[in-house]
Amino acid sequence: MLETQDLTVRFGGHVAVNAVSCRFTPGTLTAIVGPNGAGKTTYFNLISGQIAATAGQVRLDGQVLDGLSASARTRAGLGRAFQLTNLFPHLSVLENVRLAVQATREGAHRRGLNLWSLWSDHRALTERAEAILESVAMSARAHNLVAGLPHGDQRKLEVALLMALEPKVYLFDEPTAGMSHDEAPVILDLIRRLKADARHTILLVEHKMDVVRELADRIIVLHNGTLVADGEPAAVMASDVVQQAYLGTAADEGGTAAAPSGGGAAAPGEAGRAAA
Ligand SMILES: Nc1ncnc2c1ncn2[C@@H]1O[C@H](COP(=O)(O)OP(=O)(O)OP(=O)(O)O)[C@@H](O)[C@H]1O
Repeated sequence: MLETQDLTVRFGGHVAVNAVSCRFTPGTLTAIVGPNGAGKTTYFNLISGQIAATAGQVRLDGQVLDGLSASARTRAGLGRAFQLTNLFPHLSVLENVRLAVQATREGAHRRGLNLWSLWSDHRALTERAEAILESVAMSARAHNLVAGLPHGDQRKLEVALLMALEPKVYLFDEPTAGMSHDEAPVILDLIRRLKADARHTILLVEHKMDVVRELADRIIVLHNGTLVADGEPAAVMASDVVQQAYLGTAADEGGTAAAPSGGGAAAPGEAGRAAA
């Protein structure tokens, strides 16, 4: 289980994430919603170790992750979509995925110079990489250079690389942003399939409320860095605070909500403050 306890970060005088305590259980997809600047991405950055917390704790299956680098947290089981700038643009799609698969198979090359072992490792890695590419509908691009990929394929590759790491926790930050209507369903279908595996804990920052409605088992709402609501999607979406503060005004039913969010299924008092 992933837990944050009183997780807080201040930037100068601004508290971007304010004492957020939350538990995320395997087999659950939690959508994190809130207006622009609410602290959603910063909360992800704190969990994945991209930025250091001012206070509070992040734990995964009881292991305290504070003080660990982002890459150490990845090894501990936290999977955050790659930035393509960190990849090898002049290697093929397949080679990039194979390297990510290889990163999870530590020890494969520590058995000494055994040519049979090296060859069979290489073959197994390639087969695994090919299977991942097939599941993200990218087999046809396997031998293309990453540098020349269209945007939609770059986003799919991000998910492919994440899958290669076989994390316990998947952190998706607007996974379909910038994708066309044709491309987005592939990613959503992948997330749906990852969710079907009860070992996976999935956190999804998403502005598109139709996506949230369809995928989320639970919604938490951040507002000004504070957790203002946490609950079952229908209750959170129907709460007065969500209706008044966001959905009733700025949101576009079923489309992109400029300020999605919600309030108070589990914390109406807190949510009331958010609406004020
Ligand atoms: N490195 C930083 N230094 C200073 N302020 C920051 C930094 N990162 C984020 N902030 C501020 O923290 C607040 C939360 O930003 P964050 O990007 O987490 O919001 P968000 O909910 O993800 O918004 P959006 O939906 O627009 O992506 C904002 O006021 C932002 O300007």
